[in-house]
Order: sequence, then C-alpha cells, then structure tokens
Amino acid sequence: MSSLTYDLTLAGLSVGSAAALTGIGLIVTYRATGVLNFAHGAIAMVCAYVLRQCVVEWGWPLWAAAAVTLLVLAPGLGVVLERCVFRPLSVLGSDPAQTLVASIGVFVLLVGGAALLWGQGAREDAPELVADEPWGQLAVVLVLTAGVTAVIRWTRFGRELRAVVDDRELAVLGGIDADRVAAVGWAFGSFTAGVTGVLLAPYVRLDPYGLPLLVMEVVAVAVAARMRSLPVAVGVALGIGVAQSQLTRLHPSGWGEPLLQAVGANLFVVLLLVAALVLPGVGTRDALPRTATARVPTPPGAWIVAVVLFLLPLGFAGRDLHTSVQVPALGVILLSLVVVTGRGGQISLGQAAYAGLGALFTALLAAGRFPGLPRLPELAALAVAVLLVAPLGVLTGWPAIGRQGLALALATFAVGVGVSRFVFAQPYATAGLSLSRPAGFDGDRAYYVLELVLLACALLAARALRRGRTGRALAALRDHESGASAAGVRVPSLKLLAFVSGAALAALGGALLGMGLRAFDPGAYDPVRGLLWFAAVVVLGADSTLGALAAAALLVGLDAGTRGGVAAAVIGLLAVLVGRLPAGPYEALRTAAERLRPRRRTTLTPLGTRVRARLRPGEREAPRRAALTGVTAVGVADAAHRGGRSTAAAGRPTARDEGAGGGRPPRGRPGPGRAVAGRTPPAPGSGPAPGGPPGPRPAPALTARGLRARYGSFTALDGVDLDLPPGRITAVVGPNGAGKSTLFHCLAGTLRPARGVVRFDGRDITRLPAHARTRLGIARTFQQLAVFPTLTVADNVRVGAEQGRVSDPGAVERTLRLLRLDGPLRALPAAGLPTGTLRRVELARALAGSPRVLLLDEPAAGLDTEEVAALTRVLKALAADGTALLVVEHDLDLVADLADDVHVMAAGRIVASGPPGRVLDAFGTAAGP
Ligand SMILES: Nc1ncnc2c1ncn2[C@@H]1O[C@H](COP(=O)(O)OP(=O)(O)OP(=O)(O)O)[C@@H](O)[C@H]1O
Repeated sequence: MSSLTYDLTLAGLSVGSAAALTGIGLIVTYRATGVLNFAHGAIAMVCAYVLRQCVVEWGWPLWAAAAVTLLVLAPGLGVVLERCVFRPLSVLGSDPAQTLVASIGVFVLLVGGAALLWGQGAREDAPELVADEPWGQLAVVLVLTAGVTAVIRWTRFGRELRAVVDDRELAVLGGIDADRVAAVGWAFGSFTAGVTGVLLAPYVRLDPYGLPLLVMEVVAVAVAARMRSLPVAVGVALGIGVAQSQLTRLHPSGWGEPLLQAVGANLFVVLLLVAALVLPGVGTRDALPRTATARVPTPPGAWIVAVVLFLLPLGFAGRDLHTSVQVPALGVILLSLVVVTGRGGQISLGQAAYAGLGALFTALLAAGRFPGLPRLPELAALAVAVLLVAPLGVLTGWPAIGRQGLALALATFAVGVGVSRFVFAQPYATAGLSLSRPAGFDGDRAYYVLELVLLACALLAARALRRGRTGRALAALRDHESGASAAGVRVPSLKLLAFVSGAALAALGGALLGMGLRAFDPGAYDPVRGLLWFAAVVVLGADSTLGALAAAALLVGLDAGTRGGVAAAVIGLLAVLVGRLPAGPYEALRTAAERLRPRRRTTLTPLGTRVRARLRPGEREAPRRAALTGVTAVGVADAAHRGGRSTAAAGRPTARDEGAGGGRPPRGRPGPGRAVAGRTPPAPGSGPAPGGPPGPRPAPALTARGLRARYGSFTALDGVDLDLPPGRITAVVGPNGAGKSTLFHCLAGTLRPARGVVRFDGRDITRLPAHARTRLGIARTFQQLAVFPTLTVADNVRVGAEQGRVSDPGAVERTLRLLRLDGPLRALPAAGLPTGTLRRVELARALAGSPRVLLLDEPAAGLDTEEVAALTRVLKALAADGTALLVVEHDLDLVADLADDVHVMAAGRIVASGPPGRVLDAFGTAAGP
C-alpha cells in the first residue's frame, strides 16, 4: 500500500471510529428506550466544552478532567435526561412522537445553553485526549462493540433490555425494572456521546452549533444498521470513513468537479440521505402527538394586540428597527411550519433548507447568475424564487407519503442537512453573492412596511389553507391518517400540497430574511435553525398563526437583547416540558379510545374446540322485533336522506318481521341470482332466509375472489371468496386470529392481497388505495376509534360529505339528523365525547359520502345494550335502503339479530356460510351447551 493510501486509510479509520461510537450510542439508547436521541450531538458538544473548561480554563490535569467528564458528567447527563424528561413521558403513555419533540427540545436547550455559557464563537484549543492516530480510537470502538453485543446477547440485563424494547408494559408486568434498563441505556448512550465529542473536538470546530450537527450527520450509520445491529453500524462507519478519506484524492475536472468534491467530502451526509429517503423507514409510524399540534384557542382581542405590536417597530430607529426587520420574515418562515406541522400534522425538520433556497435563488436571480434566466429586479426575483422553490417541497413531501413520526423526522432532517452541505456550503453556489433590498425599500422602515404587507399576504395564504375543505382535510389527516383516508381524503396529494405550500412560504420568509440582512448568510439557514424553528412552533401552538408570530418575535427579541443562545435555551426548555403539560381534551380522547378497545362479549373459540353458542331462536325474536319496530322512525329519516327512495323500505321491516324465521327478503336491484358464496358454498336450501320470498339475489356490489394475504411468510388469508349484495347485511365471524380483519383490510384497501381480486360493480379495484375506494362508494368504520378529535362533530361528518362518493353538502344535515347528532352536540369537538356518540360520529362520516357499500369492523365494540339496539336499527334501515353491509363482529347476539348471511372464518379460510340461524345454531349443536 502506498504511503498516501495508508495515511488516508488511517485518517478515514479515525473519522469512522468517531462515527461508529455515535452509532453505538444511538443504537443502545434507542434499543433501551425507543428514543432516537436527537440530542446525542449536543451532549457530545457539552462534554467537549466541559473538558476544555477543566483543562484550559481551570488547569486540571487531562486525566482527571477526562475522568470527570466521561465517567461522571456524560452518564450523569444521560440519567438526568432519562429521569427528568423521558421517564415522565413514558409514564404518561410513551408516545414516540412526543419523545421525539422532547429530544429535539433537549438538543435546542443544550445548544442554547452552551452558546450562553461559552459564547457562539469556535474554539481552537480543545485538549487532545487520544493522539491523532486511529489505533487507540479503533480499539475503543471494537472493545465497546464486542462488550455491548455480549451484554445484550448473553446477560440477564441484555434479556431484560430486549424484553423492555419488545413490550415495556409486558416487561414491567414480568417483574423487570424498565426504568433501570432505560436509565442504563441513557447513561451508556451519553457516555459514548461524551467520548465522541472529546475525540472530535480537537480536529473540528468546537462551537455550539457545528459540532452537534457534525455528530448528528453520522446518525446515518445507526439508521443504515436499522437501529439494531452494532457490528453493521461499526462496519458502515469505518467503511464510509475510509471511503470519504480516499475520495479526497479525486480531482475530477469539468462542470461536475465541485459537486463531486462536495459528495466526496460529505459521504456521511450522502449515506444519511440514502438511509433516510431510500431505505424503508425506521421506527414507529406514529404521527405527531396531538398535544403538540393541537390548535390553541386564540384569546379575544389577541389579534388587535398582535397588530399593534407588529406596528410598534415603525416607531423604532437605529439598531432596534434593524433587528425588528427580522421578525416578519421569520414569522413567514414559521407560518410554513404552521401549515405543514400544525395543520397537516407532518414533522418537518427541513424548513430551513427551503428558507435558504428562497434567499439563495432570489440572490442568484437578482444578480443574473441563475442558469437560464435573465437578471431580474429584486421583487420579481423574490416572486420567481418562491415559484421555483415551491415544487422542491416534494423533496420532503414525497418521503412524507410513506413515512410518519421518526422516519419522517429523519427524512426531513436529511434533506435539510443535504441542502445545507451540497448547496449552501459550496462556494460555487454562493461565492460573492450579495442580496439587496428592492428599489424604494432600502431603508429599514420602508423595508419593514414591505415585509408587513407580504406577511399579511402569507397570513391570508395560510388562513386559506387552514380553512374550508382543504383545512378540514388537513386537520383530518393530522388527527387520524387512516381515518382521513377512509373518509376519502386523498392523503398523498394532500401531503404534497402541504409540503409544497410550506416550501413556498418558507422560501418567501427566507428571502425576506436575507434581504433584511442584505446578504446570503448560509449560517442563517443551518439545519440547527430548522430544529429550533420546529421546536418553537410546536411549543407555541403549532396550529396557531398567532403562535407563529409570537414565536418569531420571541426568537428575535430574546437573542437581540442579551447574549445569543437565550432564545434557543428558552424554546428548548419549553419543548422539553411540552409533553408534560396537561393534555386537556386530548387526554379525554385517549381515554375514550382506550374504552373503545373491543370488549368481547361473545367470542367464538377456534373451530374444533368448544364453541359457545348463545343463540336460541325464541330469544332472538324479542330484540329483533323491538329493533324492527324502531326502524320505521329511522327509515323516515333515511327516506329524507335518500330523497324518498326508501319510503317502501321503511315499511318492509314489518313485512319481514312477519316472516317465521326472521329472515330478510332480498332487496336492491335484482341480479343474476348467484348465491352468496364463501369458500364453502351454502348448503341447498340455505339461499333466501327462511320465510323470505324465494327468488334471485341482487348482483353483488362488492366481490372478492381467491383472496390470499400474507404477513411476511405467514398466510393470514387463503383463497377467500365473498359477495356483498346490495340490501343485505353480511356478517363475518370467527375466533381471534381467524383473518377477519385481514379480509376487511383487503376489501377496504388498506392491505393489498398477494393473490386474488376485489371487484366493485364488476370493476377490478384490487390495486386501488383506500381513499379511492371510498370515493367510488365503499365506506368503512374502524374497530378502534377513528374520528378527528380536533374537529367538531359537524366538521367530522362534513369531511365525509366533501370527500365521499358524492360531494353533497346537504348530506351533512341529513346524516346528523339520522344519527341524532344534530342539536348542540354538532358544535362540540369530537374529543372527549362518550364512546357511543363517537361511534355514531364515525358512522355518520361514513354515511355522509353516500356509500353503496358499508364495511363495519366490530361496530358494537364498546357500546352498551341500548346503543347496540340503536345501531342495529340504523344498520337495518340502511340495508333496507339498498346499501350492501359487511359486519365483522364478535357479538353473536348482534350477528344473529342483524345479519342476512353469515360466514364463519377459521385459520384464514371461510369454513361455513349461510343464514345466521342455521350457521350459528349448527355451531351450537357441534359444540354442545
Ligand atoms: N400486521 C401483522 N403482522 C403479522 N401478522 C399479523 C398482522 N396482522 C395480523 N396478523 C396475524 O394474522 C392473523 C389474522 O389476523 P386478523 O387480525 O386478520 O384476525 P382476526 O380474525 O381479525 O382476529 P381478531 O378477532 O383478534 O381481530 C393472526 O394470526 C394475526 O396474528
């Protein structure tokens, strides 16, 4: 090996060792606590500062300072964070998105605190703990990897750790002290952060912003190892370190030279982009916590106060006015987060990139340096820059389509870091750039007026996005993504819209910020700013435009009057505390959701074992009769709903009731007369229910043929056929794990079967997503609560009416009346309403889109007897009106009372089909009393 290659390899191993240490620390903390510690880099920076303080400022011996820093401070910091920040969160319900916000808060707090204590400038005199050769560092990394792997695999603590990671509640029930496990995880993670910071500080800039970011860039190695495998993380880190080092020898020529060099020098960032954007997302799919995105009610008169406060700087002069110029610009940037995060519920840590691109493009356009475009006056340049940056919103909008929570946080953070490193930090893009203010607005006062005008425009744009149909759809997306999709909201396009609008607003604000400073300063759009802005908007009421303006004033004001870092420290502190604030109505909603976990009143045990059949024909008649009597009233309301079509239907129940077996005659359009088919065809004579008139059945609205679905290698559904004819209620019953929900998901579009076909009116819809099926006329409800808690009851229903098969505003009132949700109830937020009411809200939302097929997953879960009776009446009335209904249900009394056809599932197959009396009684006979 040539000496240059050897030297570069050694240098690469050194960098790779530091990255490997970070990867080990992040993975161990994540595995012990489920938290991706965004504050890891900030802890590294604080430890490096403390070591320097002890050695350089106080003259301590290096070994003593290192021992105190690495063995006391670093683990102590981890334990304090676990004890004071993350443990209370996990006790409160362990919402992973909440812990993500908290860890960003800790990052911002430590960065702000360090800037306050040690100033914002870089220090060049960090003490060198290990000589500038890689062997020592490499040895540390390898010993740590082997040690931690051995502990996790072969010790009791390792088993406890794995148990806590798998299921914390279960582990605690099994006698494991989960808090101790988490505390050890945090202590170890912080220790590795400390070692990383101390090792890196002498060779990179030690400053409050640069070092944490540098450390966080290498989060990529942990993500590439899927937050699991330490050897993979170490291998990737060393490999990338060496490759990055070797690439410095490349000196390509031509137009791509600077870009290639940038890639070579930032290989960890390339890995971060690939790991966060291309590889499947890591972590949970949880959205932002509702407490973090909830709309904070605006106090009366607050807007008047805000207007007066924003006009005040017009009376300022000199430095005060010059500083104030930053506030409206930052306000516009933060408004972009209100749209994306506050209203749309999407984590976006990369808004600083769009703000910076807005400023950069404006400067390039105004200077005539933008490729292919002529030189433009500043205001025109600003407008064109906003238009150019807006479509770049897909950089974060596209990953948001398939990612949520931690995975989305990482993806947007990666985009922020990528743009910063590959665009803002490159001299070819930014050298010699200046950014002037528009002609006529050069003075601070005139420019401030211009900013206020543009801020007002931005506020109107944000208001337009947060109101009406789009605003409701965004709120629905934020509150419950699957529920929104089931209501017909085009979730992917809506996410793109949110991110594109957010990018445009951020670009406008960023350009205004740059013009205010009369320069393009890459540091003003650093990814650390992205984290700070995100935290500021979240803590001051993410879905509040006024909150964004207050945050802008706070961030500028706090840093202007005192030492830099105060704003970050204050925002960080608030972000750390945000998850511990009372959750108000959302807590009530969570309680309601808990209550909604299905209470199994009657459960079929696996076939071949004892089955409790609780059905006696005589017993079935009483509730049936009562329910059918009630149908008349509902049918009248339904008739109004359907424009009188069901007048005849309203009378039918009485006729049905006279039938000896309580069976229902076929309703809806006459069809070719194929029997409702399960895997086992109905036995002769099982066609029309006893007592019902014989004759052809209507053509099924929804059919499934040969459905097979898998979870990994496990086949959950195998060759299932099902027909849902109009005007009939079809029930699917079976023991737990039989595959009922999987079948339901295949029909609703939330799971794509591996084989088989789903048809709606003969059209193949197997590949259609859930929202597209809703728009065709297939509505669904959920086994667990899927309402939009921040919207009122009426708005919940309105989302269904606006996004469903037929956009019919009149459907809202009719459906509210039908389900007795009119009156004062309609104006109440869904959060905190009782379970039975929420079930009706969800059903009303599904009905408001005028569906032709209604899929109900355990509709009676969590309801009391009266509520079940009322639900039964409504469902029968709907069927009488021609809707095809599928009910997946454990309550056999309800199934017997409600269904026309019953299919029994076991082990992923339909094993029996027919009318409820015959099928369910047959089980009773087979199983004995
Ligand atoms: N996401 C998943 N990943 C892996 N296996 C799954 C998943 N969802 C369901 N399964 C498995 O598939 C089988 C069928 O599950 P499914 O939820 O469809 O049954 P079910 O009849 O609806 O049960 P339950 O009445 O308890 O809801 C079960 O063995 C279940 O453990």
